[in-house]
Amino acid sequence: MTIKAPTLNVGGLGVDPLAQRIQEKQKKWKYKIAVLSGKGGVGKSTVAVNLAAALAKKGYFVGILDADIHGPNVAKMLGVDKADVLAERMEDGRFEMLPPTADFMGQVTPIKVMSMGFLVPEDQPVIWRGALVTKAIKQLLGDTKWGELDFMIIDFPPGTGDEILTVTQTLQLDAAIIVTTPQEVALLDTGKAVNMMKKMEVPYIAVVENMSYLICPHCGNEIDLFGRGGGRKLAEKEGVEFLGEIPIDLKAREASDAGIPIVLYGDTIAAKAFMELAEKLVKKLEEMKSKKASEEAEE
Ligand SMILES: Nc1ncnc2c1ncn2[C@@H]1O[C@H](COP(=O)(O)OP(=O)(O)OP(=O)(O)O)[C@@H](O)[C@H]1O
Repeated sequence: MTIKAPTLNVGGLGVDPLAQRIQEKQKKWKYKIAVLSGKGGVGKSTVAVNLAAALAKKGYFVGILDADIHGPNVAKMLGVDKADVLAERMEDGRFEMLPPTADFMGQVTPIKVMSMGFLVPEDQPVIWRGALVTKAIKQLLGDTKWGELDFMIIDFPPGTGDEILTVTQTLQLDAAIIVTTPQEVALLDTGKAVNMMKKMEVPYIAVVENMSYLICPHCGNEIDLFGRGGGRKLAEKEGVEFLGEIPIDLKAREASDAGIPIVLYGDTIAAKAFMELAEKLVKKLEEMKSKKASEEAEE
């Protein structure tokens, strides 16, 4: 079954102003990228945050939405979890939230961050189900003053839940990055996430294998702690791209506690791997965009 993005009802009864605002806003975002995982704890948020930081380090304007409503930790990973969210009154009388920014003392172009974590106390769980979660994600997208962006990165909740389907139907995603670890259990669920994105007809689907290997701090040898290569094999089997391997970085916890992405924390192999990942992604998306433009020009 193929699920098509819904056509927007732009007039009369049944109009959804929030969906309409998202449609308007996303015209100003050059590339919309979802970061997903079949299973929790595989490093999805780590990949989303480091991708955002790597792109911003290259000078791109980046926004990141933490759509992981039940476990929002993007803001913490970017060191802006204590930031106040201000609001601005729009011409139509509505208020829009102004996303806090992270620029790491000018090392990167300011990354705009929006997360449920800003709106609920840190120690309070969000005990909502499907429809409410979907509404909250849509509001974070549609009621935030994002402005012009080169990349909008959305860190989705783990799994293949309804919320992801509904939000993906509202957004015309350019790419879906599916994060996995090399273990069999993770790979099984990763296959499901890949297939969900295929059904949503996302033009570019890629797998990233996180925690692929560990570099021994003593001898420098690579140790395949959880096995290695499963992500690449899965991507080949599903006919999607394999975007790269990220090693286990022993400085990751330190970096995370300091609220600094690995890619900006030090000159490690993982930092280099994240930079390469971002470069590969940009190249691929630019190629796809120019191919599409020349096809449209021929028609
Ligand atoms: N390459 C890595 N090297 C070392 N530690 C890592 C790496 N990737 C992620 N981690 C650590 O693993 C933990 C889980 O990562 P993260 O929160 O990004 O996973 P997640 O898939 O987003 O989890 P959730 O399902 O809870 O949203 C974090 O403590 C993070 O610092």
